[in-house]
Amino acid sequence: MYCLGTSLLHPPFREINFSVIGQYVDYLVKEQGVKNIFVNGTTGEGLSLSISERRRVAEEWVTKGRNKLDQVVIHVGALSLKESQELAQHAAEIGADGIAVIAPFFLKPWNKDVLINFLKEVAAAAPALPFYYYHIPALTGVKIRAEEVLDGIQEKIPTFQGLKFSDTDLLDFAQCVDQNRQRQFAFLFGVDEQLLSALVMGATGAVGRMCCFLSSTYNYLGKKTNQMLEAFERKDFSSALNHQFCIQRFINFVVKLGFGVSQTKAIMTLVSGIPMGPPRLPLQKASREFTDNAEAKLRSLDFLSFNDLKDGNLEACS
Ligand SMILES: CC(=O)N[C@@H]([C@@H](O)[C@H](O)[C@H](O)CO)[C@@H](O)CC(=O)C(=O)O
Repeated sequence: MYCLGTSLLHPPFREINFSVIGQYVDYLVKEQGVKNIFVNGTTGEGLSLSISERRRVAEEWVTKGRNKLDQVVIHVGALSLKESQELAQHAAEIGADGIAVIAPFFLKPWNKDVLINFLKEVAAAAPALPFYYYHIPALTGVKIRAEEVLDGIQEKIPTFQGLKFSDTDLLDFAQCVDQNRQRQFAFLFGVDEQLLSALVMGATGAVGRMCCFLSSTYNYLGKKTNQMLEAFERKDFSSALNHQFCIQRFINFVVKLGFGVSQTKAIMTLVSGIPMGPPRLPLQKASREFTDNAEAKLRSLDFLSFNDLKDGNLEACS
C-alpha cells in the first residue's frame, strides 16, 4: 500500500504561527489524503529555525497529529552534531515516529565512512526510533552517492529504516533498491515530478506499518498524487501516467517561473486558505505575479476546487 506524506511548510518571517498547525493537519488529512508528515525538512525551512523553534514545531505536529496522522518523522539534521543529537533525543521524548538526517553541509564529510560516522552518532541519541538518511545533494552539496551510503549501513546504524531520496539520479536510486532487496528498507522518493518513474524502480514506503512518501507539492497536489499511486497499485499504468503528466504540467509551469520553498508557501496559502506566512531570510517572498500565474494554472488544470473553468477547459486534468 502506498500512501503519502508531506513536508511541513511553515515559519513566517518573524515568529512561527503555531496556532495554525491543528488546522493544517486537518486540511492535509481531509482535503489531500496526506497522513505522513516530514517536519522541519527543506520545505519547512528546518535549517532556518533555531533549535528551540524546531523543538516546538515538532511538538505541535506530534500533538496535533495524534490519532489523525499515521507517521510524523522529524528531520533533525544540523551542522552541529550536538544539536542534532539533542533534536533526535527530543523527537524520541515527544513520541515521534522516526527521525531523518541530512549530510552536514558546511564542513562536509569527504567520504561515505565519515558521513556514516556522523549519522551513526545522531541515530545513537534516539536508539528506539527508526532512522532515515535524507539524501538531497543539490542542497547539501554532499555528492556521495546514496548507493554507497546504504552499503553496510545497517551494521553501523541498527535503527536504519530507509532513505528519503530527493535527487533526480534515478540510476543511483534504483541501485539503492536493487542492492537492498533482502532488507526491509523504505525507499521514499522526493522528486514529485518523477515519482512514477521511481515507483517503477521500486520506490515504496511500505515497510511493516511504515508507509509514506514525503515531499513538498503533496501539500496541495496530494489528492492528485494519491490518485496516481492508486492507479499504479492497481496496475492501471495508463491512468497513472496521465496523473503524472498532469502533475508535471503544473510543476513544469512553475519551475519556469522560478520555483522553490517561497513559492510553495504562496501556493499552499492560496490553495488551503491557511496563512503560511512568508519565508525566512535569505529566502524572499514569492511575487504577486508568480502567485497570480500559479493560480491561473491551477485553475486551468482543475486543481482548485472552483468549477468556473470546467466548460470548455481543454487542459483540465480531472
Ligand atoms: C529541492 C526540493 O525542495 N525538493 C522537494 C520537492 O518536493 C520539489 O519541490 C518538487 O519535486 C518540485 O521540484 C522535496 O524533495 C523537499 C522535501 O521533501 C522537504 O521539504 O524536505
